[in-house]
Amino acid sequence: MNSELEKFEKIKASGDLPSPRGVALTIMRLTSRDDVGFIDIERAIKSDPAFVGRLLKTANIAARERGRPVVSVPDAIKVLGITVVRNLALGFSLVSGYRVGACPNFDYGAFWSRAIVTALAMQAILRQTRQASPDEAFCCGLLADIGRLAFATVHATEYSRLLESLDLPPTAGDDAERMILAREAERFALNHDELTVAMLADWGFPQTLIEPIRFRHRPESASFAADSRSEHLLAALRLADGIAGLCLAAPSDRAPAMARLTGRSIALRIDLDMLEGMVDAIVRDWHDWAPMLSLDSPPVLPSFGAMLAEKDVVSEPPAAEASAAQAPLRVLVAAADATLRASLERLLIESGEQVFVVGDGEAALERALDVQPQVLIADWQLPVIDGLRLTRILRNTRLGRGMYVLIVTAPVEEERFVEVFDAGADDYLVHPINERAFLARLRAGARVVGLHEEVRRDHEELQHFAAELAVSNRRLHEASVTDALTGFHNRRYAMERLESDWAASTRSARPLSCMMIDLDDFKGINDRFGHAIGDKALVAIAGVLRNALRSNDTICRVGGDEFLVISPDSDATAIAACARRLMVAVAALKIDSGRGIVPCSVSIGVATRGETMSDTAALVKAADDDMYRAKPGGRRPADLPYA
Ligand SMILES: Nc1nc2c(ncn2[C@@H]2O[C@H](COP(=O)(O)OP(=O)(O)OP(=O)(O)O)[C@@H](O)[C@H]2O)c(=O)[nH]1
Repeated sequence: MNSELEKFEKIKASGDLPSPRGVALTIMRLTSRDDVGFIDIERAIKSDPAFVGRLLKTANIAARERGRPVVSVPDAIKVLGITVVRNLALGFSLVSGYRVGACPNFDYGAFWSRAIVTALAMQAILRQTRQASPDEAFCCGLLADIGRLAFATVHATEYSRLLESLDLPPTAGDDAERMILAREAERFALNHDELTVAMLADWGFPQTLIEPIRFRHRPESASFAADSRSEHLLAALRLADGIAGLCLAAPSDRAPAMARLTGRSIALRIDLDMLEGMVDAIVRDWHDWAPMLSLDSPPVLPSFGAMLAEKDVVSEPPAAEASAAQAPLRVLVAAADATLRASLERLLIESGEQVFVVGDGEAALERALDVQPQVLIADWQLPVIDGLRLTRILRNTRLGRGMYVLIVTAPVEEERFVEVFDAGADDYLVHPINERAFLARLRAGARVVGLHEEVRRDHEELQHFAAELAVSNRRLHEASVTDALTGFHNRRYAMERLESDWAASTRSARPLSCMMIDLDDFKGINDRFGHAIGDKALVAIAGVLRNALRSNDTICRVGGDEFLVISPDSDATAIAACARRLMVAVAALKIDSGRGIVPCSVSIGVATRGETMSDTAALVKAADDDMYRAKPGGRRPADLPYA
C-alpha cells in the first residue's frame, strides 16, 4: 500500500469522514452491484422528493439544447446516466448532511457556496470545451474540496486552530492555498487536495477525473501528457476555481480575482466574450440552486462586464521562467546497449544536463510524456519501438514537435541517413561515439532548444498581451454602455438587450415584459435641494431597483430620470405586481438632504409583449404610454389596474 493510501486509511478508520446518507447511500450500494435494475434505482430516487427536484434540475440544465424539458425520473436517468445520478446523490447528500459542524473557524456556508459555484463552472466549461462529460465534471467540481470538509469533521478542534493561525480569506490565490496545504501536511501528514483525491477514489470516481485535483494549486508540478484529458481537466478546474473566487470575492478583492480568471481562461482558449456569457449564466444558475440546496443566498453581483470595468484588471502574466540558456537541458537517452547508455549518461551529466535513461522504445515514449524532455537521444535499433518510429510518433504530438532529436546508429552507408531526417530527426551520431563531436552536436541542440523556448515565451507573452488588449477593449465597450452614476447599463445597451430578449422570447414562446420608470418631479428636487442631492436620490433609487428585482431582469438608465427594466419570463400580472412593489419601496426611501427628507416617488408604465406587437419599439412605446398615463403626480400603487 502506498503511503498516501495508508494515511487515508488511518483517517478513514476514525469513522468520522463525511459520508453519504439516506437515498444516496442506497443508490451507491445499488450501483455497486451488477444485478441491479433500473427500476430499483428509480424507486430509491423517488423515495426522496428533494433529491427528485435537484435531479430534474440538473437533467434540465444538461438537456437545455434538446428543447424538451425533462419531467420524469426515468427521463432524467436517461439524460444523465446512472454514474452521474449516483454521484449527484452523493454530492447533494453531503451538502444536506454537513451544512453545519463542530469546527468553529470553518465557514460551512462559504464552503458549500464555493462548491456549488465550482460545480456549475466545471459544467459550463466542459460544455464549452467538450473534453469530458459536463455532468461528471459538475459532480467532480461539487466535491473537489471535500478534503477540507473532512479535516473540519475529523479533526474539528485542531483544524479550527490551524485555520485561525493562518486567517486567510476564502478567496485567496495559489500562494495562500499552498500555505494551507503545507500546514495541513505538517499537521495531518496529508493535505486537503490529497485527501480529496483519496476520498473520491474511495467513492469510485474515475482516476482521470480526480487526479487533476492533486495539482490544482501547483499546476507546474503536474506532468500530464500534453493535450491529455487530465491536462485539460486541470486547466478547467483552475478556471472553475477562478470563477468561484470571483463570485465569492468581496468587492474590493474582485480585481485580483478577475485577473486570475482572465489569465486562466487563455489556457483553455476561452475568450472574454465566451467567459462573460459563461460567468453570467453561472451566477444565474447559482441563484436558482442556492434555495434548492438551502444554501446561503448568493450576493447580488454586477454583471461580468461591469466587474471587468470596475478596476484595472490585468491578466496574470505568464509564469517567470529561468532563462533556457542557463537551465540544464532535460535529456532523454533511449538505448538498449548498456555501454552506450552509460557513456551518454556520463557525458551529459558532466556537461551539467538533467538526464533520464531508458532501455526500449515503449519505455522511452512513456518517460517522454512524463518528463517532457527537450532533447531525445535514441538508438535507431531500439527494441519494441525503434528510434525512427519513436521519433515519428513524438513528432505528431505537441510535446514532440519542439524536441531536438538525435539518432544514434552504427555506421551505415550515407544513403540511409536520409531515413533519419525523413523520420523527423534533427541530426545523427555514429556509434562508437566521438566525445568532442557529440558535445558539439549537443551545443547545437541546446541552441535550437533555446530558440524554441524563446518562440514559446514570445507566443505566451503575445497571448498575454492579447488577453490584456481584450480586457481593455471590453472595458472600453463596457464604459460606452454603462451609466457612471448608477452603474446600470445605458439606453444603447438597453435597446440591444431588448432585441436579444425579444428574439429569445420568440424562440421559446415565453412572455416578455418591460417597465418604464420615471422619477416624479425630479426637476423640483434638483431645484430645491441642489444637484448633488438629486444625484444622491438617483443612486438611492437605483439601489432600490437593484435589490427589488430578479437577477435575470435587466435594469438600464435610459434618460436623466428614466429607467427601463426588461423582464424576461414575466407576464402582465407578474410585471404589474413587480411595479407595485417598486413603487412602495421607493416611497419608503428616506433620503436626508441635510435640510429635510427628499420626497421620492416614481411613475411606472408596464407593457407585456402581445400578439399584435410587431417589434421592440412597440413594446417600449406601450410601456412609455402607460407611464405617461400615470403622470402627473405619480401613480399610487393602488391605482395600478392589476392586483
Ligand atoms: N441631479 C441630477 N439631475 C439630472 C440628471 N440627469 C437629468 N437630471 C435632471 O432631471 C430633470 C428631469 O426633469 P423633467 O424631465 O422635467 O422631469 P421631472 O421634473 O421629473 O417631471 P416629471 O417627469 O413630469 O415628474 C431635469 O431637471 C434634469 O436636469 C443627473 O444625472 N443628476
